[in-house]
Amino acid sequence: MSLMPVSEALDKLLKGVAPLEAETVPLEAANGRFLARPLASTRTQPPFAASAMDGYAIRRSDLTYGLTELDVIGEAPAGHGYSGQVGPGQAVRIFTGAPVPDGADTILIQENAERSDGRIKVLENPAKGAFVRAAGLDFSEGDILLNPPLKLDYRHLALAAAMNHAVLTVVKRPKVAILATGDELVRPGGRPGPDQIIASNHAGIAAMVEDCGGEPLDLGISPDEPKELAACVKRAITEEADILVTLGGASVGDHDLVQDVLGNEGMDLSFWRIAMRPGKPLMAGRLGKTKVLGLPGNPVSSLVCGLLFLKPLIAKMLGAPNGSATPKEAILAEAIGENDRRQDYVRAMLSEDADGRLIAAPFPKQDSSMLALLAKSGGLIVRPPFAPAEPAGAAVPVLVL
Ligand SMILES: Nc1nc2c(c(=O)[nH]1)N[C@H]1C(S)=C(S)[C@@H](COP(=O)(O)OP(=O)(O)OC[C@H]3O[C@@H](n4cnc5c(N)ncnc54)[C@H](O)[C@@H]3O)O[C@H]1N2
Ligand code: MOO
Repeated sequence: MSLMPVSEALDKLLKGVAPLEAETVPLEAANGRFLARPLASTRTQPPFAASAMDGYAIRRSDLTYGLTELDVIGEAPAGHGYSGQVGPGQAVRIFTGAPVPDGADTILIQENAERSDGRIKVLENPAKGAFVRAAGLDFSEGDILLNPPLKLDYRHLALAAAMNHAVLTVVKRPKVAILATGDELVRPGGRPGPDQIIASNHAGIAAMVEDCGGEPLDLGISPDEPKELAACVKRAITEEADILVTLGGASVGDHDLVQDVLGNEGMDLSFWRIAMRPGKPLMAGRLGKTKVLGLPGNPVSSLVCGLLFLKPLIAKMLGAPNGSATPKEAILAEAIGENDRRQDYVRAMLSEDADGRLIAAPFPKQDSSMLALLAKSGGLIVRPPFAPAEPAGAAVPVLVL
């Protein structure tokens, strides 16, 4: 049986995938979304020369010419500039954020002034221009300050707000329909019969979809029954899912119906069966406009395939640069045997040694049903096909989880 290399399968999956269309959302709803277009400022910030301190707006030349006392002629709190002119020998009481009045060029902080009867005594001379923020110090109207590809975070949203944008144009979130299959499955919180288990893959894949900017759509659990499975698949199409993820039923057993049902619905199969462990029965195709990704049922296989294939697919639909994690170099804590033809993703405990180097200790048992082991794994050691045995101390690539 021929198995497709991981990199070839990923290339096939991503080929021709373009970013989804743009939509506008309120600023408050844009956290974590991907910016669709360059964003220019509608404002100059600060829009005027502003005081950076509480104190007095003065003419620095007055002090150069020997004055040590100035008349306080008015006040400028933030939001209310002083409308007059500061003349020789004069000062204006000013507060942080207020416009520096005409005629003044320097802020004397209040700690360095002694006030009495409408006058101030200068205790320490400031440098010329001290504590004045020039207009446009931060940015100017028309400046393009945010550019795609960009996942908007708190810093970008604060900046967009300062640029006076109340709505942002972002890439539509890929809608990912998630369908679990199997008579043995019961939803979390349900009451499993004696031969049943709790469906866990859905929760993990939905969280992964959200993490990388997609919108999960729960299609529930279909029994191993072609008609019911077909009805669920049809729902994904009606709901205009960008991606349909099926969980389980991808292998060769008599009750692994997913591929047949999808085929009957008109799926164009791209690939099936990959040279990887876990995740051999991974399948991909296209059903109309919907990309289909058939993840294997074993929980660790499902999640590892999600990480390696679903995340990059969502990233590409969002116009994000690269959804594939870059492996880091780690030192093997113990020897590891030679690999067979499947690229292996070995669950490992990660730690740091005294020199700050990453240390990877593979778990001795690697069954693809062992979720508890995955949950405590810090990373996956990537072992290419036919990799030779490696001694303790060898450097290996690790995908940090
Ligand atoms: N004769 C062969 N048998 C199997 C092969 C093979 O090549 N020849 N491949 C094995 C490999 S590798 C994998 S991986 C599994 C995957 O098979 P399926 O994708 O068809 O998955 P199922 O049979 O439906 O389930 C496998 C396993 O996972 C449990 N499961 C399924 N869905 C969920 C879920 N949503 N949450 C939690 N657990 C789930 C299911 O109960 C099974 O225990 O096939 C091997 N067999
Ligand atoms: O590929 Mo399966 O995922 O080895 O258990």
